Amino acid sequence: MDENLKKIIPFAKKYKSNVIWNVFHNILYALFGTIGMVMIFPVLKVLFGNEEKVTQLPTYEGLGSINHYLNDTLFYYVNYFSETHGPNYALLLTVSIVVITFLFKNLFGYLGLQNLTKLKTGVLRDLREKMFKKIIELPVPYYSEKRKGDMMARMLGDINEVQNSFFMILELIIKEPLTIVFSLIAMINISWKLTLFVFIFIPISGFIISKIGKSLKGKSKRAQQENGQLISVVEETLSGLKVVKSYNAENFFSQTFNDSVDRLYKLTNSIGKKNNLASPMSEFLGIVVISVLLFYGGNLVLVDKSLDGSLFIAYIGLAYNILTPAKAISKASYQVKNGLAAAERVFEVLEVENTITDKVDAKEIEKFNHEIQLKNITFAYNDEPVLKNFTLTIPKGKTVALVGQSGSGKSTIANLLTRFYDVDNGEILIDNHNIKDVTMKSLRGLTGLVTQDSIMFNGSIKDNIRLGKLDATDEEITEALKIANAYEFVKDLPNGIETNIGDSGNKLSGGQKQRLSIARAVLKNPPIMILDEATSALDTESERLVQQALENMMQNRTSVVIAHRLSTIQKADMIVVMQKGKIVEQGTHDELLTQNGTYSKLVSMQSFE
Ligand SMILES: Nc1ncnc2c1ncn2[C@@H]1O[C@H](COP(=O)(O)OP(=O)(O)OP(=O)(O)O)[C@@H](O)[C@H]1O
Repeated sequence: MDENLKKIIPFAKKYKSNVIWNVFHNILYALFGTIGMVMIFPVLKVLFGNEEKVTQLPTYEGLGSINHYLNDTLFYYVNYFSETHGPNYALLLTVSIVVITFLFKNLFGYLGLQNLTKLKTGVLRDLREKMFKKIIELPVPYYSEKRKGDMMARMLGDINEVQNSFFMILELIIKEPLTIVFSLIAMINISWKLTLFVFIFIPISGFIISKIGKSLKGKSKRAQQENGQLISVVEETLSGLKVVKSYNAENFFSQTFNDSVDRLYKLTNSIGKKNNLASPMSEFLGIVVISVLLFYGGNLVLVDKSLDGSLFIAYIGLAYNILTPAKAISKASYQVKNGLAAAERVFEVLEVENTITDKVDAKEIEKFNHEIQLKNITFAYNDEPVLKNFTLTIPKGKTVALVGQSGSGKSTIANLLTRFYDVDNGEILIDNHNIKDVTMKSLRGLTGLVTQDSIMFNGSIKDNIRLGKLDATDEEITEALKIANAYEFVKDLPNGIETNIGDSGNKLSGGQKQRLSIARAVLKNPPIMILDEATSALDTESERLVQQALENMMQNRTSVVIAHRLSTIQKADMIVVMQKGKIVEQGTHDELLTQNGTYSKLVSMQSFE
């Protein structure tokens, strides 16, 4: 069995009852479909006036002769109605039986589909939930390599593909094959000689159809990858729209997009070519068989006279009954191939091993009492170490400013303290607990993060602020906004804290966003604050407001600040000057100035970025 097929089974298990009902209804669907076709035979008999004259109600003599029993019972009533009410009543009886059987066939078909839909949508929902959970659980490093658009394509497109085409498999293994089997049984009953032709034909056509579908899965996979590429281009273009426009780069992005669309066009055409071939091919093959049957069977009727004419027409009806499911099977088998390719991409993500996880016996730490220690840390994103034997102690209640040239490893420290990445060597201890031994939830509960680019979500100010404390009251939110110096602009907004701030908060100014992200951290009220000070210059007034907000926030807290502003640095209890992943100087502003080393050079150049 295909690997991906095996993996999807556990997802369907939850909907076992739907699967069972689907199978049950499909069995009845196939059965009534076949009976319906057989029931045409008495209609024809009555129509041609050569119905069997059964004058006595037969007695049931066991399953072995059930065929005769049912046949004789039917013709007994046909006779009875014909004689008592006239032949049109006999016709009405037989036609009614056909209608009723087809009614049942379709009723069961409908019920089967209902259960299939519940199964499909249920698995779709579960897969989406599981995938989203995985996406947010996966550690930050995973996304340095991956494109967001590709992830979105897997999350939305591929999962859809799985639901749309993959569950065809149920039809493929139950509904249609059963229709074929029941029809074949009825056909063998009518004439085994004729049915022999059909048996020869099935493997031949199966072979032809599978030959065509062979390369389909590979192509489908390539098309889905290309789809990911396409969504990535749209996503990147939209999020960088200002740059795209101001650099007149519309053509460049359009070209990248068009190239991708073009590749997708070629791939889907080539997939379509094969998919489109499925139905006509099987229909033609089917008609060839029916023609052979017509010719050979016609001979049996006309020349040989060994086959009843009406029975032969019913037989051809049954043969046609095989054709539709055969067509459906060949089409579904192609779609299942697309579904398998999509499932592979979905499971690729679901099966990624999370490299940063809680240990089984990880402890909860609820309080921060003494100090954070970074002991002899070495860390590399790839091969080149970014931090080398880095050692630093941050006592409780102090503000430590990290300064140094761009690329010296300041943000990396923040990444390691929050366990977005794990250290390669050495250890980070909070009150002597290695952060690898505590739960990530409790570690992150102790820390607040204010990033350089204030990350906002589309929603109200309230929604954005209360991320760190979902049950916060409006009063608490207002209080946090006040501490963050943000209330003065929020209160003037038309809907106050309920005002929508647009995509990524783009209805607000840079300084306003910064103050909101400070308010978010203030509301969470963690004992340790990790702050990546924004480098983007604000006007003096805005700068003053943000600065004051930061100072308010850092009061009575332990803070690690990746500092870019001299005013922040001057007020820090300790300044750590970094160069190429190492500490070159350490001390207060005044101490470092008197040393006249790297720090004093940075101060004189005013360059902390
Ligand atoms: N996700 C990443 N994958 C690979 N290398 C990275 C990654 N993030 C940062 N680096 C590299 O690590 C080094 C240190 O980066 P870091 O962001 O810590 O510097 P920084 O001192 O904070 O710089 P800046 O002040 O410009 O933000 C840089 O050389 C950078 O190229």
